[in-house]
Amino acid sequence: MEHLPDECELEELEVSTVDLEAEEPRLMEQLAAACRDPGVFRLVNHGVPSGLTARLFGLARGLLELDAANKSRLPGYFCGTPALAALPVKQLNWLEGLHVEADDTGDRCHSCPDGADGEAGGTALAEFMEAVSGEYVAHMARIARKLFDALASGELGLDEEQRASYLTERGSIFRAYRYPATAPGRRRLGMEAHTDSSVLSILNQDMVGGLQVLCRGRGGRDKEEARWLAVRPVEGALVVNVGDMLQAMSGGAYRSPDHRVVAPAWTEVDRMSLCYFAFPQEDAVIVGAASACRQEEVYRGFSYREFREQVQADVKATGSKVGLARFRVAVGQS
Ligand SMILES: O=C(O)CCC(=O)C(=O)O
Ligand SMILES: [Fe+2]
Repeated sequence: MEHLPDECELEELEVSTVDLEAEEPRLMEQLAAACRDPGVFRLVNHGVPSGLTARLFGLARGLLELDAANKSRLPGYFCGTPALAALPVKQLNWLEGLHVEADDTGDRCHSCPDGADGEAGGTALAEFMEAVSGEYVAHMARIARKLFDALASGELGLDEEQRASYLTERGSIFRAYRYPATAPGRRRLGMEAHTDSSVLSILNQDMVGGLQVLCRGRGGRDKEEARWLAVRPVEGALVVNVGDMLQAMSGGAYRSPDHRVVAPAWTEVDRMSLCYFAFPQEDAVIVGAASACRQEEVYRGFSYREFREQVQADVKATGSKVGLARFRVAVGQS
């Protein structure tokens, strides 16, 4: 079994810090550089009130600390890999959480199963849903839109229609995760290595740590040199990573990084994170930017719906995601 080093043994990834309030040319420059390599950056001056984040962490923790019978009846509760929950694949990951889709409204808690209604979960769940749907997701959508527009009007050179259809608030997903501390001598992955299928993912991790990114040496393409580096949490900063859809939109110039989460050691407290994933409109056909971005890879045009269905088919057939490689074409064939 792979040796999973403690955070303190692991080298730290140099992550650049992007200021969301920076003037446009500076913001575009900083963003484009971070999206090229390593595909992940810290975001400050993002305008998410620290009180809201603290309240949401507290509410999510309270719900996920309910006894097993009650929490398993919470709407959106999952245990193990959320993307694999509906598929006949073994649950690999050491985590649990709550999944909320953008279309879910605050009154979703009226449909709570009996076990959660009227008990501790009832009120806490209503408050949680209110904080997520009423406030938090609005902040995330605002941030995703600002970041995306800066890239779209900069290097990507997207037209109005593409700007609107390549990122939509409606399809976004929010998840609160809890990674329980592991038993002595049994260090394990909380979430296995993967790339995100999103356009952008916005992570709000607590101070426990455990998020790691696979960095490739020499120009980013050398498999031999790949090694896992830690993304150290910084109080108040969000972590943003490029997803597969943005990689495709940039013709491979921006990287959707492989990342994973190592569950905390038994001496540590559980790790919690609040994650938001922004997606394109289901049927918008994504074509790689032809303008300022030099195309590193060429993909055939495809919609997010097609991508998602292909990922699901691959996971069902082989147990893992193939992802963008399915849509890559040899240069000259596009
Ligand atoms: O918990 C985290 O910080 C990362 C979660 C993640 O990578 C994901 O949900 O795709
Ligand atoms: Fe991820």
